[in-house]
Amino acid sequence: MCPSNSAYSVILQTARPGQHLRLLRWMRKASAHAVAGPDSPRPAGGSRGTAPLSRPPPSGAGRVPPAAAGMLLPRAGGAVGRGSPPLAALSHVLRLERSRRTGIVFPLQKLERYLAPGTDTAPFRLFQPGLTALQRAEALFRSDRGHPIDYVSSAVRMDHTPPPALPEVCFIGRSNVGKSSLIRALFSLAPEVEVRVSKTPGHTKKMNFFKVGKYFTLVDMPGYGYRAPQDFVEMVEAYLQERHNLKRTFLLVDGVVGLQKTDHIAVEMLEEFGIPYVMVLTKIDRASRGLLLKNVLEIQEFVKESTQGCFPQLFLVSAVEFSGVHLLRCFVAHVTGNLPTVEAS
Ligand SMILES: Nc1nc2c(ncn2[C@@H]2O[C@H](COP(=O)(O)OP(=O)(O)OP(=O)(O)O)[C@@H](O)[C@H]2O)c(=O)[nH]1
Ligand SMILES: [Mg+2]
Repeated sequence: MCPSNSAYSVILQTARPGQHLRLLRWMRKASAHAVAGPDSPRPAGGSRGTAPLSRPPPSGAGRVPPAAAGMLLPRAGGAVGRGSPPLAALSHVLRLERSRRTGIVFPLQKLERYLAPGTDTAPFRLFQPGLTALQRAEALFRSDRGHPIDYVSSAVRMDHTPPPALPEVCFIGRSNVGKSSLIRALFSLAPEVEVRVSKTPGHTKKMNFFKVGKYFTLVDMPGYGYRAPQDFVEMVEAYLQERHNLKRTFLLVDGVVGLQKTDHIAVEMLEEFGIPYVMVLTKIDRASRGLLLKNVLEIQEFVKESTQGCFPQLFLVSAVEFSGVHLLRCFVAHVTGNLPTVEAS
């Protein structure tokens, strides 16, 4: 990537302090010309690290022991919490037949068989936890009296954010891409936690902080692009630059429309700030297999060729079908330092 050629950088370079609102206006304009608007009809069916800009190595600290999907044998127990959708809990997923199980737990791997021979699938398996790690992560996301999962507060300014006491992850992306829905799916084993979602883009206006016991915090961000809040740029830029307990940023991209101009601006911002981030493809239940493959391969290629701070493995999720949600819980637990066996591997 050559930031100096980007509209974002041109704006930033020419901007005096306080002029970043220009970027916001630009972003809105870009979203108006996007291939599909945030809520336009879509085809149916179908630690802040020590070296944040360095790409995680294909093996070593970021890698977990491979676990064939076939290891995921049905087990009894692990009842779904009251009010939780069935596939929210691993125990229920494990009862499914193997192919469907793989599709829910490792959606990216499920796509592999449709790729042309010779396609580099190594990035598909960089984070491939075993059953024990998946279960341990799930336990973190299951609330009980000794382990409350709570909404903490909302903020539009840094001096209103909760103290940066715990490791933190945040979710950013275009308005309507499915940030709040994904967080709701992650917290589906703590149904008392209310995460508001809406089909109207621009619903989330503040940074919403949630606390997972004494282990980590998770932040639902307002969306960029169409109907972004007025103070989006100041709020989010300040957060990303100043939040020293931020361990990883999840950049959500719509699985149906793929990377948009505004997503490229977000990537350039993260690269420029040296923020380690991960791309997550959302709403995969709405994309046909062909479209999903096209978007996955395009993004993998873009990440490989044009980014430095992005984890090379793309995460695929559906907040409706719970695909990829268990794996993402495990990755969040991992990057916040809550999976000791994974860290040691
Ligand atoms: N089919 C499907 N719809 C989804 C999925 N995730 C979110 N949606 C829908 O997409 C719309 C937007 O979801 P939100 O989670 O509110 O999106 P957001 O990114 O938080 O949006 P803002 O707060 O406006 O930035 C809602 O109508 C959701 O039901 C998914 O995985 N599959
Ligand atoms: Mg939202």
